[in-house]
Amino acid sequence: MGLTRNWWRNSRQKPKIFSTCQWKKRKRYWQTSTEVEGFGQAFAVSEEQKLDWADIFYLTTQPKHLRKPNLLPMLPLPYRDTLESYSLELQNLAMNILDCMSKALNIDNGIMKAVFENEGTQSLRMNYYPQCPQPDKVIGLTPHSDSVAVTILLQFDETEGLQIMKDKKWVPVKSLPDAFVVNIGDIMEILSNGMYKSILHRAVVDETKARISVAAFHNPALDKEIGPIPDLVTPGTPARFRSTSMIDYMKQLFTRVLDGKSYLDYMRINENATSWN
Ligand SMILES: O=C(O)CCC(=O)C(=O)O
Ligand SMILES: [Fe+2]
Repeated sequence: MGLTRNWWRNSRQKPKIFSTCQWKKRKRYWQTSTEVEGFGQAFAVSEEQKLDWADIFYLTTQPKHLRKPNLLPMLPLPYRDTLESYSLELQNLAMNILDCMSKALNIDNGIMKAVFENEGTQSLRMNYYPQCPQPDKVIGLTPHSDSVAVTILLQFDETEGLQIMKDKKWVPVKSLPDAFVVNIGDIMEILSNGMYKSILHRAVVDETKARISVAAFHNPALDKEIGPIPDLVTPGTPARFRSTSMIDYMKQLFTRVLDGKSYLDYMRINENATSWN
């Protein structure tokens, strides 16, 4: 993917929003008490909460009419154009990934298309983890699963930080040049009725080196209902999750602190309480 290679290699295109010389300009993109988009902290919902050792810049990129007028449209050039093309390329890549998943799930690919195409949403989160003199005393990003369907993650440089939970252990994910990490999120676990499992992950920080990552989150269109795809619900594989509207799902999400896979558990049907005849 040519674009990504160039974007990656050209350090001038690194998310400038984080460089200290831009500190004053950041203020114009700041999050507010009612707005999660912009520059600030991930999932900060209370004054008492312990914050992660990271700054983030979070913004909706697709569809265009959902963009906040003070964010992407106001970013300086050429950064704005780069983000624009990056967003489109990743949207296409996400559709290809969803196509492959449909094949693996043995369902008609029109089903995923109907849920994600046209008004499917994409948001980008740029994460900046400064170096920390005592890295084991802090966490870069709290253990969580992404609430979305599919995340395509770009890691800058070779500084490692991403870890996934595998066999009850944290396993580092190598940062490979010119490679993405694709994370399955909670919505994919719901849509696939548990066939795909969302991955619990976290980010740790380094003692001497800062690290930047860019997560592109892909979700169904906001007017869609999410729940297990009917073709995947059978007498042998009853629905494992409740259905809800995308709007309600998102509303609930941003009132919660980030806490492992707790939101998915909230969506889960209590299997013992359900009888399937
Ligand atoms: O920085 C990373 O590698 C992880 C980022 C992440 O998990 C997220 O933005 O949801
Ligand atoms: Fe994540």
